[in-house]
Amino acid sequence: MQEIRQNTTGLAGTIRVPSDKSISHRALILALLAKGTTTINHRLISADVTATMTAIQKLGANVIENDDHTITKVVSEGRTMLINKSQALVAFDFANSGTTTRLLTGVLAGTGIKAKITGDTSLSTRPMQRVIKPLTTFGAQIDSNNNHLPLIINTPITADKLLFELPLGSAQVKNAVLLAGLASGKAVEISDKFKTRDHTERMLPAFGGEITINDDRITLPADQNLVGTTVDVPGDISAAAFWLVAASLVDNSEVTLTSVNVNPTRAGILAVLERMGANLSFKISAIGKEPVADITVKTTKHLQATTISAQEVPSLIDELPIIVLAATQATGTTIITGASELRVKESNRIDLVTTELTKLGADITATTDGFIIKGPTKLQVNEPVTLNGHGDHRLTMMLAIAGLINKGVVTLADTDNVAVSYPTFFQDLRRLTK
Ligand SMILES: O=C(O)C1=C[C@@H](OP(=O)(O)O)[C@@H](O)[C@H](O)C1
Ligand SMILES: C=C(OP(=O)(O)O)C(=O)O
Repeated sequence: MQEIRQNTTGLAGTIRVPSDKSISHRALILALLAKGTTTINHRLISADVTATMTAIQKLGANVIENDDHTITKVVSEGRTMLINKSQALVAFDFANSGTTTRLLTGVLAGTGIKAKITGDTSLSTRPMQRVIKPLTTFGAQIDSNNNHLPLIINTPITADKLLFELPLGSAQVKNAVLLAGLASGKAVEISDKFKTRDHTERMLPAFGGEITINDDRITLPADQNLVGTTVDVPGDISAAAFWLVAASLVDNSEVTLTSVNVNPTRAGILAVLERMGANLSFKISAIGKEPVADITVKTTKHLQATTISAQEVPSLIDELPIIVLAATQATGTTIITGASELRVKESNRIDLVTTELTKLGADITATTDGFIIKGPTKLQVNEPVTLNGHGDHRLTMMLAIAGLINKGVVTLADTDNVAVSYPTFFQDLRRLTK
């Protein structure tokens, strides 16, 4: 339980938000597949990334870290070690992490390690057919509980070439196939018309990997043997998103977020906030092959409603809960469509964002694939309100920001789940609100 402090005099300060979750997962997995030592600087320290790190250790990588986890050294014998592994069943518990599950299912189906994958209650309700189908089409034999966890990976893929047209805008599915190809040594050709996040593609050449990208088509040759390298992980725009919106909405705010990853396949929220009239300025640089920015955000007096449709959704999927909060404070009707994926994240984010913000007086209609939000609404109710993150880290953090701009008394239940992606969220909240 956390009581949320209202009537802050404004958010102020400079912070480096936690490191990117997607890049941290990928760096650890490619380090497992690579021979030699990979040094990962500033991986995200969070429960989801722990799930991936524990898994690569179970698969034979040796992980050594300094005390504050800012330098992670992964020593691995590479993919051939995995292919030659014994036939005893290996059990994995991936807790709350969809990315760990989908990406490592690809790796495991590529190597032929017999594995059983379980997770927490939330992960156990999430659809796995999206990775089971392509991997079984390529010859793997995978059992599941009606396309949900637990998964049992029995035998590996057998196809010579993994030809795949991505049927939905999911980077996790794209990566399951791409990593199955890398782990097995099979050639890969994927078409991704959704332009899902491309961190693996950007990172791969540093590991000595060969990859060709032509418009929507991603091609990898067979039999690649990756070698260890150094990966520097920038800040996570999905974490920065909470402060971008909070500082836009709270009077007298000015916050600078340093080294935020602004890869165009991830940075959709920036275009949305700019369309809405937010006051953002950027100092652009790069970390490895990823563009980054120091972003300064100041209070915006008048936000305007906007429209978000399917094409933009993959670039801001995890930011939609906080974008909905911004829309409740914007003038006009914001319409979000093409986002039915939100129903199968850590929670049903369409229904629960609507239910929880409605408790504060927001005018939101949940639709099958998005939201209709009428604004501005005051977010003020007379009785004390308890908001509930329903075990979903992004919902919890969004509701904490909603509590901050609300004028009544708000208590937030179920807050420990921020550890999934942003363990220091409440510390940063206190720091920025003084
Ligand atoms: O590939 C990734 O690292 C992720 C992809 C997205 O999921 P989908 O690919 O299922 O949309 C996103 O929601 C998740 O937080 C991380
Ligand atoms: C959906 C998310 O993560 P995952 O799919 O890895 O559980 C998220 O972080 O919002």
